[in-house]
Amino acid sequence: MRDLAVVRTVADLRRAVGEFRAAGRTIGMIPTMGALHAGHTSLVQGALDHGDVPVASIFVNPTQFGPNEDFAAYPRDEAGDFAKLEAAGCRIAYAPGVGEMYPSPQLTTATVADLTDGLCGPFRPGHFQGVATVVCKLLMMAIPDRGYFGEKDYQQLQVLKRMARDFAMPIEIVGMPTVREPDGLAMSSRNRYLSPGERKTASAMYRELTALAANVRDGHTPCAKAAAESAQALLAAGFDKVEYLDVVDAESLAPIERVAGPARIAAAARLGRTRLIDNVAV
Ligand SMILES: Nc1ncnc2c1ncn2[C@@H]1O[C@H](COP(=O)(O)OP(=O)(O)OP(=O)(O)O)[C@@H](O)[C@H]1O
Ligand SMILES: CC(C)(CO)[C@@H](O)C(=O)[O-]
Ligand code: BAL
Repeated sequence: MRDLAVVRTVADLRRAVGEFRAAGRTIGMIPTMGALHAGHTSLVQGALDHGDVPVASIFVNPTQFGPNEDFAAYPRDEAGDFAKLEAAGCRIAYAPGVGEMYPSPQLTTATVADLTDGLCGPFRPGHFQGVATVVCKLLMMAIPDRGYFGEKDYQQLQVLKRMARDFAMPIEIVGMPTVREPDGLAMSSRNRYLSPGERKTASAMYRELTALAANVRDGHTPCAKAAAESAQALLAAGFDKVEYLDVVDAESLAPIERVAGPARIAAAARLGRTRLIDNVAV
């Protein structure tokens, strides 16, 4: 095992990053909320493959949770996370407390327009502003060469790419493929909320999304009607509620009626108390 330095303050993070920079190394940051799984460690591997020193952050960011969401219940396992990061080859774990991230009321926020109008946006008011603001802060704290994010949170990835571009950040936002369970379910910290029965049902999400992608790929099939049928199929499989299931342009995230270029199919659905999201390329 290699050495993992655990730091909890901005000053210690900058010192640790500075030592690698002084040795001529580039830095790859992996922001997370902890409860790590193979999806997260694939981002560490992505940084290693780029030749970057992986720096992961673990911070359950209160400002991206709505009042009725699972902030308090969100899984936390710091010791387990450090062991997984070290085994994956991560060199710095930044695990600040809320007081270090928000030492004074946050009067300045990052808001990304348009890209947050659809998909998860209307169902999680304020969520993407919380995400963009905390990621902006994390990136400014470490100033990495690259930030690594999963395609599992596809809308978040597009929002962060746009934020980095609009703010002329000297940081590349790198999207990494979704890591899945053998039955196709996207790995997620929230999967542990699922009962054994719900866990079986959950695999229908990826199955329906990939079937819909195959269906609309020809460019002739009307997307909205086909997507509505897929949403019905999710309910028939046992999902309790489909918040959205949309075919969108892969970059602007605007809904499309016929596939004519790079597109994405994204969905959020509830299964018991768990909200699952997933997406696939068309
Ligand atoms: N299955 C996955 N494959 C690839 N990347 C992933 C996967 N799951 C999460 N990530 C990425 O890891 C980073 C941290 O995500 P986060 O800590 O929220 O994990 P999560 O498992 O998505 O949790 P949640 O249940 O909150 O959605 C994000 O960039 C996210 O897109
Ligand atoms: C990017 C992130 C770590 C910001 O809190 C979070 O939204 C997540 O885990 O995807
Ligand atoms: N994975 C995105 C973080 C969240 O759901 O709040």
